Amino acid sequence: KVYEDVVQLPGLSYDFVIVGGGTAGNVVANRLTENPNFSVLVLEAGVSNEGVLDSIVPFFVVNLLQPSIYEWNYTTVPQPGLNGRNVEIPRAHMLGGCSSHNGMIYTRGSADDYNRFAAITGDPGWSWDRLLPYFFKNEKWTPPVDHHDTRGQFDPAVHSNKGINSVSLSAFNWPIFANHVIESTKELPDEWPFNLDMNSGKPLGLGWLQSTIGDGMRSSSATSYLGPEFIHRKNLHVLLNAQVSKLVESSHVNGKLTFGGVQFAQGGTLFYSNGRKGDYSLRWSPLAGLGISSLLDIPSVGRNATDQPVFILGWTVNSTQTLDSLIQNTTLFNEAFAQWNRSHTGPFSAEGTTQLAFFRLDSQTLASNNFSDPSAGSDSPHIEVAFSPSNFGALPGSQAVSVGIIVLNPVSRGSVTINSSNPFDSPVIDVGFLTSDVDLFTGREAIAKVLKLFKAPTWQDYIIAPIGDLENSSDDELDEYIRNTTRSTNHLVGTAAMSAKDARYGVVDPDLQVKGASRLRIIDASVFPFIVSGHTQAATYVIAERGADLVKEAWK
Ligand SMILES: Cc1cc2nc3c(=O)[nH]c(=O)nc-3n(C[C@H](O)[C@H](O)[C@H](O)COP(=O)(O)OP(=O)(O)OC[C@H]3O[C@@H](n4cnc5c(N)ncnc54)[C@H](O)[C@@H]3O)c2cc1C
Repeated sequence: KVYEDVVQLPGLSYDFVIVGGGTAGNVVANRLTENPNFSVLVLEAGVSNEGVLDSIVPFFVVNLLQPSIYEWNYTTVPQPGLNGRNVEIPRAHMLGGCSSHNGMIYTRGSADDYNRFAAITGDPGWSWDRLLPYFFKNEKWTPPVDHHDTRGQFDPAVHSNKGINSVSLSAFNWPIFANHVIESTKELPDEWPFNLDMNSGKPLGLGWLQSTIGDGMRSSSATSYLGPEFIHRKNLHVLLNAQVSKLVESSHVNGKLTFGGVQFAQGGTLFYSNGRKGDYSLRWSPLAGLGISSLLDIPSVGRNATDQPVFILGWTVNSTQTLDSLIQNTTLFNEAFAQWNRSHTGPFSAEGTTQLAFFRLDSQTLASNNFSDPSAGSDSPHIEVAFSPSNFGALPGSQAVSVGIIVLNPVSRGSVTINSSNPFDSPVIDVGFLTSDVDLFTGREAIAKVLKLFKAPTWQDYIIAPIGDLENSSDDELDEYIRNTTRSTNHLVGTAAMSAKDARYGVVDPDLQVKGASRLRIIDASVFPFIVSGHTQAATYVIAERGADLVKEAWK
């Protein structure tokens, strides 16, 4: 059951306390409570996702990224690599965490990414082959709500319809634009090959978008893992508006630091949860300094912060079938909303991206520029291109299309630290964007490649003009464009990275236990040792699915 007020909770003694009812937290809560002998309390700082229209209607996602009660409202410190700009780091402050307000794009990354996880942690359990069953436990492949013929748009062999979280092809594809994109793969098959399914472990190529959408509505960890068939379990309690501020009752058991519960705040009052036995998941770890005494010496906490820079290229086009016409025309907008209300179909049933492409930089070009390959392996992309029939109102009144260019394996690293002893103050977030030359180089190479794509004959009568003259720009001018327009893909990971059991760096062991502690695990996106070469929610779900199994195994 979900509770809003601590006084409604039946008790404050649980076997497991999960800090944060986010993407990963709700997976762990669901899987642990499959065992009726385990009692679980999820403490979520944010508010309910119930009835929040902007979280339900896929097209409305952008509305959620404004400052509001649904947001932690974080920004980075000034970024030297972005000419001193700060960038926004949205994080959801609601049940479901970022799965309740993310872009819903479903990409697993490459098999190489997970094989690198396995190699670096020394645990083959993190390899692609061993994780595939967990992808299948998570994914409930769902036909798109318009029931269009999906043959040739995905490979059923790499999907599962037995999981919990809905994944589907878009039900609305902006056909004029999307057809030009697909036509380009036929006209430029060597440089831009078609990939039937980017979630097969081999993402290279261009293919149709898959999203965490079911029946024309967002599927989040709150709507799926805490869905009606699970939330009434007697052993599963979720408390909203409860921000955890401290781990308490520390003691040493068998030489390892153990905690007896957590302290959390609701409505200005502090409460304590005391487990009889169990694990506790922790998010922001307090660092030494600022008068806070450190119980565990783990210098890697908050380091290795990794996020993927993204910037946009746009073109004005000779077509009114674009998102801009929909956003700027009240009649069309109202019609689309009425259609969604009637049948959950139409443009509002999708989030506006039509296809994605993944490609590698040429190894010789990398080597001749003295860069080593930052990717996880030869089937792993360096760059993602996201296609959208919109320039998101950047040129009001014009019809435009755009691509988002994402540097998938940034070498730049940042940190997440604190500068206050008040646990309710915001952390200091530095994503370190474009502080490594190879990241900027990757961006430049991607621009050149994308400009060639839009030269394919199919675009000739469709494109009017590029927005900005990047084609005739020098490398220095391209660098300035990238530095001045880059923002976050919102894929911040890695600040509590897993490493091998005997490694002298890292925060958690391969079984996700905090190093030097017992009964304390971190199960969320912060444990990625490297970012995967795609969007991060599928990897987070899979880490949580396996993490839950590791906990169950330890307590059976
Ligand atoms: C705007 C945006 C768009 C994105 N788009 C995509 C996309 O299209 N595709 C994709 O694959 N990935 C996307 N991502 C990334 C992806 O959603 C995240 O990587 C993933 O959801 C992270 O999951 P998590 O469980 O680690 O954290 P979260 O889902 O953020 O969960 C953390 C939860 O913990 C709560 N919490 C934090 N501190 C405390 C505390 N002290 N006490 C109690 N509760 C606390 C938070 O309120 C939150 O609910 C996007 C992210 C954002 C923000």
